[in-house]
Formats: sequence, C-alpha cells, structure tokens
Amino acid sequence: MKLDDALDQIAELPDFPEPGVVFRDLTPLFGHPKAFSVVIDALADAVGEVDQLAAVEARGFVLAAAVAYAKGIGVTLVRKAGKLPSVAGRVDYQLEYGTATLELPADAVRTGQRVAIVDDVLATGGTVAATRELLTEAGADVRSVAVVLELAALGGRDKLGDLPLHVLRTV
Ligand SMILES: O=P(O)(O)OC[C@H]1O[C@H](OP(=O)(O)OP(=O)(O)O)[C@H](O)[C@@H]1O
Ligand SMILES: Nc1ncnc2[nH]cnc12
Repeated sequence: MKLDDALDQIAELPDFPEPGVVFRDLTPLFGHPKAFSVVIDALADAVGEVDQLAAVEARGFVLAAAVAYAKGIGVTLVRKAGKLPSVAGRVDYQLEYGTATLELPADAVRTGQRVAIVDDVLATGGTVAATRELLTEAGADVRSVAVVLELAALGGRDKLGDLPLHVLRTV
C-alpha cells in the first residue's frame, strides 16, 4: 500500500468537537492493518537517529509506541494532568478547541538524551510546543517532531522555530 492511500484512511468530521472545527479522525487508519504499518514505517524513517521518543496522550501514544518498537528505542508518555504519581514538570497550553495541561513523568528522560516528539496532528502547535518545553526543561535534547497530519491554516509550525518538523501530509 502506498503512503498516500494509507493517509486517505483518515476521516474528516465537520463541526466536532465544536462548530467550525473539522476533526481529523485517525480511527480508520489505526484500524487498518496495512495502512497503520505503512504510516508507522514512514514516521520511523522521519524521526531519524534519536535515543528516545516522546508522545502526547492519547492519540500520540498509539503512534509513538509502534514507532519506538520499529526503531528499537523507548518512549516517554507525556500525560494530561492528574494521571502521574511523580511529575518532572507541568505546562498549560491551548488547543484548537480548548485548553489543557501536560505533565512529564519524573526521571523519564536523561540529560542530553536525543528525543523526537511523535503525534498524530499538528494544529495550533500548542501541544508540541508544550511537550518540547517540558522535555527541554528536563534536560533532553529535542531533535525533531514527526506528525501524520499538519493543519497548515492553524500555523502550528511557526511555534516550532528551527526545530525540524516532518509531516506525512499537509492539509
Ligand atoms: O497542535 P494543537 O493545536 O496543540 O493540536 C494537536 C493536538 O490535538 C489533539 O490532541 P487532543 O488534546 O485533542 O487529545 P487526544 O489525543 O486525547 O484526543 C492531537 O492528538 C494533538 O495532540
Ligand atoms: N482538527 C483537528 N482534528 C484532529 N485533532 C486535532 N487537534 C487539534 N485540532 C484537531
């Protein structure tokens, strides 16, 4: 299966979770055995040479765990607030449709460790920017970001400065 055909599995749902938002739903892609593996292989190529991945709850977990397995490296799970018993850092951020708080688990990354952030969608960039901030404050060397979809109109890449961004499809 070609990457473009795999990405065509992503559904578009208008007016979710609120009027005016077109929600990009990866559920059909996650459920399709060939499309999922094609996308995982493309993300694994995109992240390059790193020691560790970081993923954001919840959809990012599915992708990053599979990419980490494919690359033979580990993954740090950045959680929404209140889930972790021991926290290295916490940051509030804005989404296309609301606000949220992310927390980095204590002792999840080592100083100087090369980390790539993996997520499904880059929209406003708030999630990735917050994750990068948490990882950097904890001493990690954040090398790149890899996402399946970039929603270009929301300008998320402007929040990343010169951090390399790898996108499988821009819409
Ligand atoms: O670029 P941004 O504007 O920050 O938006 C992108 C984020 O929004 C979605 O997560 P959401 O917080 O909706 O959580 P979910 O994965 O638990 O559905 C998506 O999975 C990204 O992580
Ligand atoms: N439009 C959208 N679809 C899916 N996930 C998102 N995260 C932020 N905006 C999104």
